[in-house]
Amino acid sequence: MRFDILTLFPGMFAPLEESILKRAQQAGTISIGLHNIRDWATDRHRTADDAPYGGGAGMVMKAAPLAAAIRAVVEEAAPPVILLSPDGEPFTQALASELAQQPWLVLVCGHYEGLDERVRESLISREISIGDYVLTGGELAAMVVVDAVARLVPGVIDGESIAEESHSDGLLEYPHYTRPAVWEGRAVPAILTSGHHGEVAKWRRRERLRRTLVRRPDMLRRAREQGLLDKHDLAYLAELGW
Ligand SMILES: NC(=O)c1ccc(N[C@@H]2CC[C@@H](O)C2)nc1
Repeated sequence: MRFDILTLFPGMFAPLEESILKRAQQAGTISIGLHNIRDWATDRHRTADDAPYGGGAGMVMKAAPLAAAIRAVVEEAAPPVILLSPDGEPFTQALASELAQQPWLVLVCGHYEGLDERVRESLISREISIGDYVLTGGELAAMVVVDAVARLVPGVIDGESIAEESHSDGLLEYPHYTRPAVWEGRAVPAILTSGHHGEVAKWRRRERLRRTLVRRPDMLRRAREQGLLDKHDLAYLAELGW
């Protein structure tokens, strides 16, 4: 899977070179291209932003440099061109799964007060928000999207752990333990060292249900509506008083 990121601050993406995504890039499973929008600013001062028409505080990103950058990356193809923005559709695990089916994503990171509307209208195909808050730029949001999507690409991390993780199938995760068996007087639940794999799976499923009930009852209701809870789940939840 290919990601191309357009930004005024390519250096902000250095951490992706250190993360699990580094190995995936080396393995060729994913590729991340970084493009500095300012490289397409043609004037002597390489201006990528300007004062807003109508007055007001802050600066607006100019349409021409950004449009030239997008067109240079996209060329004749038509990959989704996604703007990270507080006005975008909410980014969720479901949306991450949807985007992970794409062979290529182009992510546009704005700065200042945002983009000139005319480049938004003509070249941005989708807007995504990682949450209802405003950041100084789209870069951190882009890193969140790249991380959450890339990890779903086959081969980036081991496929097993994706199956039962939080939000992937409507429930939160089960608790994790590793050595030592007792740590500061706290023992690992005996079932996990019993060797009964069927019982372990049942315990883990029940823990996911119980934790989702306690922490995110909204998710549990949605899981029920979506038919993600089987009769054993519902019987256990009834025992818990749900
Ligand atoms: N919640 C989010 O995903 C988000 C994304 C971008 C952002 N800020 C940039 C700066 C200018 C404009 O392009 C948008 N803030 C919040």
